[in-house]
Amino acid sequence: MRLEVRVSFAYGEREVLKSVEFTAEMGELLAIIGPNGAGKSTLLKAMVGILRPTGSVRLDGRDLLSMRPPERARLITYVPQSSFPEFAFTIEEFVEMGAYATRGNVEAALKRVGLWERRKEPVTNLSGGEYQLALVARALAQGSGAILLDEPTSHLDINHSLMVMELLKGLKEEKIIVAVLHDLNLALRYADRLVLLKEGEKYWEGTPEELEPEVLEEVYGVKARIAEVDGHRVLLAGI
Ligand SMILES: Nc1ncnc2c1ncn2[C@@H]1O[C@H](COP(=O)(O)OP(=O)(O)OP(=O)(O)O)[C@@H](O)[C@H]1O
Repeated sequence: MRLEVRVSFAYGEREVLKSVEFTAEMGELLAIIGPNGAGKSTLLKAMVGILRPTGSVRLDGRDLLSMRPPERARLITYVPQSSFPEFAFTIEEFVEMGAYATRGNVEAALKRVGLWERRKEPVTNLSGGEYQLALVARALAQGSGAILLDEPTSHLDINHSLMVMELLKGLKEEKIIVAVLHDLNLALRYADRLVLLKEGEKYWEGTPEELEPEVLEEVYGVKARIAEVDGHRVLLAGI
């Protein structure tokens, strides 16, 4: 499976995405990175048709943007930045809430994220990290072939961040996974490919191994060094 993206978008007069073009394939985790305000969230919303960009988003050649929303929702799922639910659904009800969730999918999704045993508890019992896992389970229960996640590890401690990233790593063999990541070290460690946005444009694209500190300095405006620890590349910023 292959997702081909080429989109531009403006909020009124203000151009926020300028012909951003990239391809995401099944089997790889693609991370969208870039500074605050670069257009990362706008890009995900444009890709799922919450916003109406110009250009095209093709999943195996089919243009998602020209589909009616219900048809599109079967093919691609968006996980927004986490905000805690106000109502006390059970965890199971919460995961079932998506439009295309089936019983079997809900059970498989809850088991996948390790929340099956707790499914009868109110979702408000969950910690921030566990809630993020419930959000991923809800996306999985939709059964679509592509999942886009906006900062799935924001507000999570390092342990829960790793849990979420490991989960996404396990999913990439069966789905297209695109995640906006703020934590560049998580991106370096887990992403197979990085798309770096700056002021609404794709500034750089490549593998974590190809990323040079100079590129980060140009985009983020801080001194950056990349060290190697046990074969992993680690970013040190500001020193
Ligand atoms: N509803 C809106 N109306 C007008 N401008 C907006 C709107 N939403 C976002 N913007 C602007 O579009 C630009 C891109 O915002 P976006 O939220 O996509 O950036 P981001 O890269 O996700 O940032 P962050 O890392 O801070 O979440 C910003 O300059 C922002 O101010």
